[in-house]
Amino acid sequence: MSHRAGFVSIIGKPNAGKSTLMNALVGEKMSIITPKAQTTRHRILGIVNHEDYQIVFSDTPGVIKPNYLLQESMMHQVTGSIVDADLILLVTDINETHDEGDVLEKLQGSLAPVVVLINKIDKSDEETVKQKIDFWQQKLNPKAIFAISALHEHNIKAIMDFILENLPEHPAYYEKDFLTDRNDRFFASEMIREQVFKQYKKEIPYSTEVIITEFKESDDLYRISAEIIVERDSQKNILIGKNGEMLKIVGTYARRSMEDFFQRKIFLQMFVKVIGDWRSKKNYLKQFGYED
Ligand SMILES: Nc1nc2c(ncn2[C@@H]2O[C@H](COP(=O)(O)OP(=O)(O)OP(=O)(O)O)[C@@H](O)[C@H]2O)c(=O)[nH]1
Repeated sequence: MSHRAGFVSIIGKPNAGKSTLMNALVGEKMSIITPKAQTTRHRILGIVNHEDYQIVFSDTPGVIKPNYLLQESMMHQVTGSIVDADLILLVTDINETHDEGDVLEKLQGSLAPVVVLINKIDKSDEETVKQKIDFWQQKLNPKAIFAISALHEHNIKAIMDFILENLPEHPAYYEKDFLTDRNDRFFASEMIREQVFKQYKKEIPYSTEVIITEFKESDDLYRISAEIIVERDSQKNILIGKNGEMLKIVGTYARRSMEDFFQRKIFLQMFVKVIGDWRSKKNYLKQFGYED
């Protein structure tokens, strides 16, 4: 049989369940998942390799109207992943009440077939599922529609089968042992960011960036140092908490995630630093790995 390979982009509104889906499809924790919107800031590749095929999934930031430079960069990454796609998975929360016009607008530039995935059906009922299927059929006339639960891995196999049937004949794009375009430092920083998103309210998660300043590997231990960047002194105080208690919680959970992910003992050190308005400053965004 000939070899198949292609790019499959996962797009949708914030919080629709894109990262949960990507992890379910890839079978590894590639993308961090939190209950808050706009958790994912970068396009992240997750690659499924097989002797006969290679599927290159892209998890992308949720589509929003950008308010500051960081969000603009996030939206450029969505656009880039749509342009590259052989197939687009449009993830929509079954209980989404907001207009998804901005997502559909983004799709207009693409020739790739679109599959609509109505997610979180575990939080809905049969009648609503039927209505939503009709709605998306009318609205988009997509190549296919699946009602799924990414969280409970319901219908994930059906999506995989569909993707395989529709993957172009093509040689592999990446080496077959390549699982992602991101390195260990990236995953380490994401695991800290995941805890910041989980442990703090309001604007703290959105004002935070995590930079890995040291990543030393030895056989039985990874020594990791990180800077947590916030925009104001008041945020720094909240982040650290009374007697450093909050930061300790972040460190404990992040370290556990890292030990799970890297299968190593982790020694983690974190420092909090203030950089005023970094989210709106081109030089910092560039330095932190956000493309224009
Ligand atoms: N009940 C239920 N919850 C889900 C399902 N899929 C995802 N979630 C939850 O929805 C929330 C958001 O999930 P993510 O996967 O981070 O969503 P996302 O679309 O990547 O979000 P952004 O990074 O903001 O774009 C998390 O709390 C998930 O656990 C599902 O099938 N059922």
